[in-house]
Amino acid sequence: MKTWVIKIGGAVLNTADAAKALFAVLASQQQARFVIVHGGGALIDCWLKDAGFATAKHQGLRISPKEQMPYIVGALAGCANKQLISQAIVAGHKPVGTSLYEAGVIVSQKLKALGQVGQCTDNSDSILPTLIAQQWLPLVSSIGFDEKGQWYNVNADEAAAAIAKKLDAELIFMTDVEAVLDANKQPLHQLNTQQIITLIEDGVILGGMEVKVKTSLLAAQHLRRGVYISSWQKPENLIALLAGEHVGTKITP
Ligand SMILES: Nc1ncnc2c1ncn2[C@@H]1O[C@H](COP(=O)(O)OP(=O)(O)O)[C@@H](O)[C@H]1O
Ligand SMILES: CC(=O)N[C@@H](CCC(=O)OP(=O)(O)O)C(=O)O
Repeated sequence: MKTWVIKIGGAVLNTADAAKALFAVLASQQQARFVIVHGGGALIDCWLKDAGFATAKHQGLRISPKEQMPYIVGALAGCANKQLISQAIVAGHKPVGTSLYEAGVIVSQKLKALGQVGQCTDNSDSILPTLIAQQWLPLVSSIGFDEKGQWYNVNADEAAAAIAKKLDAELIFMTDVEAVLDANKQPLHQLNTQQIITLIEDGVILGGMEVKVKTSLLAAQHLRRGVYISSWQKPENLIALLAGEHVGTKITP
């Protein structure tokens, strides 16, 4: 049975019932297993602002000082994760919330200057195969831990790619745009290494999309298959992707 890792951008939480509609699609698919990895960048922005913190990003990654981590963890592994659990229950699933640690991905510090930003490194034992075999729907937040138990904020796209590698699964990124767009805002149906380099150099792909595209490319190379970027705004896109149709942007190795 095929396993799919589906990453859902955190902006989904700002649209009522959008996640529920995606979960309903998954509930109708009996011949596949799913792991959801979710973001929550917009919610973290709100929580940090309410707590009086300034926040900044470096190449799409949030600089995460230690003193901000309780708010980041609370927003991502707490509030965002549990809001999605609610919507998954309503759609008929048996969801279970985890962090990267339980999913079997150990994290280390990416760069001192970024504080507690983590990168996915070693794999360890994962609870995911057991959970999906028992028809649980894992909802994984991108909070991770190292072997000393320190917590880290991992970009959710990188988290999803690490889990897809671990499970040798299909990988789909559901974001808030229908596809990667070219300089004229037209959807790009397929992207390879050279096109990606050029579009980033030209400033056409930037911010969160730069992280997503680079992460997709590394994942596609490792998995030796295409990785898709599509929109959570249209649940029918997910139905088509699961049926093997080409929707959004396909990143090829
Ligand atoms: N070339 C591009 N094509 C599409 N979106 C782009 C592009 N460059 C930058 N973006 C931005 O990237 C955003 C998606 O990345 P991000 O906000 O990190 O999504 P998510 O939260 O789903 O991971 C889009 O909403 C858009 O503002
Ligand atoms: C290190 C880093 O940047 N972490 C991200 C984690 C959340 C995320 O990736 O959320 P989206 O998928 O909604 O963008 C952040 O703090 O925003």
